[in-house]
Amino acid sequence: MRSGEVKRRTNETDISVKLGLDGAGKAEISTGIGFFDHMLDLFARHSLIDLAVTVKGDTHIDDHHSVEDAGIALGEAVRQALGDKKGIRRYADVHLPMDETLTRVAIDVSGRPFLVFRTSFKAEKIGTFDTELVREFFQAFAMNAGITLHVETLYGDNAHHIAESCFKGLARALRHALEVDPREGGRVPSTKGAL
Ligand SMILES: O=P(O)(O)OC[C@@H](O)[C@@H](O)c1cnc[nH]1
Repeated sequence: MRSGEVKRRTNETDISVKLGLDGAGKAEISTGIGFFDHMLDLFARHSLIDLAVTVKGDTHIDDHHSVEDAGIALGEAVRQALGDKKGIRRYADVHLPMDETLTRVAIDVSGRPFLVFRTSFKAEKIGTFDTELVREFFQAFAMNAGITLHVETLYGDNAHHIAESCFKGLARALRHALEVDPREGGRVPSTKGAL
């Protein structure tokens, strides 16, 4: 099992992430933020990554540090679990429908972190969750996982559906991009021989 474990402690957050890339999507999530727990739960389920995440953060201020730092730690754990990336599929893309919403997610496990995020929300909050934190999570995750990540919501209205389509789309694209492809024969999927 390709696994990763990251512990991140600052003056703002205390985070533990443990994951297995070749799992069944088992999730043990506790961030202190209800909607974010829901997003990480479905991220695990749809990526088939076994995921345990605990976040203790300074939510008396707001949820920003908790969500961003969770993205940093999760990205770091994925990069750790990937190791030399030998045999992986590398590229994947998905159109993820959720009711009236359609979001496209495309991934390149490139080692060159980059985020294109073309999703906007009419609502500022989903429950108590600030919708602007979806982008913060994706930015932190992409930068620390070392992936090129493109997210665009082609159309949608409901903020819950839009956010959920982004997290599910990331999960489904990762599931495919990180899978070991037997046709790669254990090689690094790059003509330069390294990623
Ligand atoms: O995996 P499903 O799409 O069947 O469940 C959606 C689920 O996340 C539920 O919380 C939801 C339904 N509409 C918005 N959210």
